[in-house]
Amino acid sequence: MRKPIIVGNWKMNKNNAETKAFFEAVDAVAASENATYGIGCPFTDLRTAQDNAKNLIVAAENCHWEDSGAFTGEVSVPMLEEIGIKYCIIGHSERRQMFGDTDETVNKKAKRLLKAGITPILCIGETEAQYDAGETEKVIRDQLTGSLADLCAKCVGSMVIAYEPIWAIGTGKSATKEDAQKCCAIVRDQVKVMYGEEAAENVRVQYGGSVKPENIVEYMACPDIDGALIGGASLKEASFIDIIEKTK
Ligand SMILES: O=C[C@H](O)COP(=O)(O)O
Repeated sequence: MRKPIIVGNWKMNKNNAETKAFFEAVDAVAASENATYGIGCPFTDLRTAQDNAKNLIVAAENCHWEDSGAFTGEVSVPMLEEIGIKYCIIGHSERRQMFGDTDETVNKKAKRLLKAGITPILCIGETEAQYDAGETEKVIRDQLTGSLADLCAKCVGSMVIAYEPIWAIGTGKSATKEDAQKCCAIVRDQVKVMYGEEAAENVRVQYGGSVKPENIVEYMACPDIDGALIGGASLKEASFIDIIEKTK
């Protein structure tokens, strides 16, 4: 039985004072036996978030695969481990499109995180042009083939995979629940093809792209959607609380 997981992704938003205020307002509401709630935040906010989180899980938004060295501006997995981080978003489309992340580097990040016992939240999803060209399934399968290469089945079963169609991110143009379900089922099937039935049964698949209080319930009712990765609607305390209360 998969436990739902709903994670906010703040991207490059919020300072320390705002992080503290958010966690003070939201953390108690996030206490739940039935689902896991969390926030992905900028590196500079991670410690403040950890210090103010009893119920919310805290996720980094990226990491490097090497442990240390001449990688200006990067943060390693041992650095995240040291402050108790248990989840890390990797391969977000904004990183793939603007900062050169590829399936190959995302795969290296996944390997290093899993070695440290940190759960990767692996993001994949097609562009609008690929959607229009009917290439969505191929893109999903190809990205997973590269990003999940050479891992162990148990590791993959422990991961979270966020299917985020790029055309739905920050646009208000969310996927229909039928399309989101279909694509999350493809994600699960590709995990089955690569790592077998048990990994596919255990891996948690999120939908992301203009998720908000008004549509979260319909996504969560879909059999292959185990949660959501939420950008804009995770920035305001009231809307994230609303999402938690509708899914607890
Ligand atoms: O990681 C989150 C996604 O990029 C979705 O962002 P959004 O909810 O603002 O569309």
